[in-house]
Amino acid sequence: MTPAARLAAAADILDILKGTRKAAEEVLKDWGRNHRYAGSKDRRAIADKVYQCLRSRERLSFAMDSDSGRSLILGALHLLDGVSVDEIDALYTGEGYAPPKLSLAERNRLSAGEGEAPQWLEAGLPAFVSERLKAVYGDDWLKEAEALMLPRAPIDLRVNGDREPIRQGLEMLGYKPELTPYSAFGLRLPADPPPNVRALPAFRQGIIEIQDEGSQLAAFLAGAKPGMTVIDYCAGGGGKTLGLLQAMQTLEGKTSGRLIASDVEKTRLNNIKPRLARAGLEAEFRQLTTDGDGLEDLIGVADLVLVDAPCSGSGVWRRRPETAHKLTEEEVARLHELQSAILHRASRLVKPGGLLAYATCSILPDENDMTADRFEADHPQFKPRPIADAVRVPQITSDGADALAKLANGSHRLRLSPGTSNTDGFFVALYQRKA
Ligand SMILES: C[S@@+](CC[C@H](N)C(=O)[O-])C[C@H]1O[C@@H](n2cnc3c(N)ncnc32)[C@H](O)[C@@H]1O
Repeated sequence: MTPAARLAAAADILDILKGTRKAAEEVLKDWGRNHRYAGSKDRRAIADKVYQCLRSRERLSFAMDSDSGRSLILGALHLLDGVSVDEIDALYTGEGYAPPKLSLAERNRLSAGEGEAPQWLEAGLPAFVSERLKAVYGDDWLKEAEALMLPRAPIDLRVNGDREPIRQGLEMLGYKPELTPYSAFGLRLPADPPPNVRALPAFRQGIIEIQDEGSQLAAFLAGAKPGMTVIDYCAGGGGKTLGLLQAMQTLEGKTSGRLIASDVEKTRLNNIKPRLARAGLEAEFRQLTTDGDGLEDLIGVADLVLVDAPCSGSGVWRRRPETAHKLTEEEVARLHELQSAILHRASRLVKPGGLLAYATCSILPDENDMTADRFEADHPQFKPRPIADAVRVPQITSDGADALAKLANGSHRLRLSPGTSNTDGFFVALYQRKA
């Protein structure tokens, strides 16, 4: 494909993305399957352009006064890549598979430059999100916003066992794995070139799983130990389930205790089964009604309940930038209500003296501190459990434990983010039910 044809394809894909809830990764795969003439270099260049536009979508659509795929691409070429209008003219010839020539309006837009763009646009985020980030991070908000949206995220792995031999094995295969600083079971692969982890024998054998270090930490901080009865209340997908089971292993590597994975979505619960099977692990499964029915026999019984609540997913926007501009304030308010209801229902399962952990992969205070505040006000029988008391576990490195305790600053709440911990954005709040 010519460079111009690649740009035309990227614009088409951006238009498709506007009208679908599918992930960008999936839409790009579909496009590749339907356009067999595109080679791997073409697909790569097209994907790079699509993601570049998605990461700066708000800024580009503001500058171009349009959010069509074509406008976003033109804006990216000129504003982000520094391609001049004359050079764009040479690409946009309308001949063969090249995009149609520039219109007068487009030429004027490009020549006008960006003008007085509001600062929040630089981060590519919706305005209300930037306001929230300012409230949480103060002067550092723009740094946080850029880290959240602009760089491609590395691929983190969680190793079911000793990570050093796996690191060496990956190195022998030509990868450049690093040890994650906080999780003692984590390895980090650079985003570029994208590693095909699912094709690795270690993945097929369940020795490695793809899981961001922040997500690993959320499971490890919850406080699971061998012998416990643990409920992974919003388990769908199973990332935390595996981390919890890892923490429930004895020194001999045997899981001890009982883990119940529950969720309202049967298909999501079913997705956990092959992951557990690959890793040779077991759990019980319960499908819940939306009112939380389905665990009545476990009220007041659990040593630990983890609530990895449904959320905006704003903490993972560096991986899924296409979802950022679709989030609305109304949706965030709905999520806050849902999280509060779920946390209340799940808390009934904790036995006196037992533990409760609340987690989201969101960076928005509405879903994090505000949900935690509300829970604490309504549930005085739960006392805060400081993060510093939860970090000294075998799954967290000792330097990592120090750093996380420092980050939590005496609190029972921890905020992880691409800007502060080089992880996805995660929030964890820990509680213990009074005896
Ligand atoms: C953030 S995801 C869980 C991710 C999972 N823990 C992991 O680590 O892979 C939130 C889950 O909550 C589930 N959920 C939504 N509403 C729920 C409810 N009312 N009660 C329990 N789970 C619910 C969703 O189906 C979804 O699987």
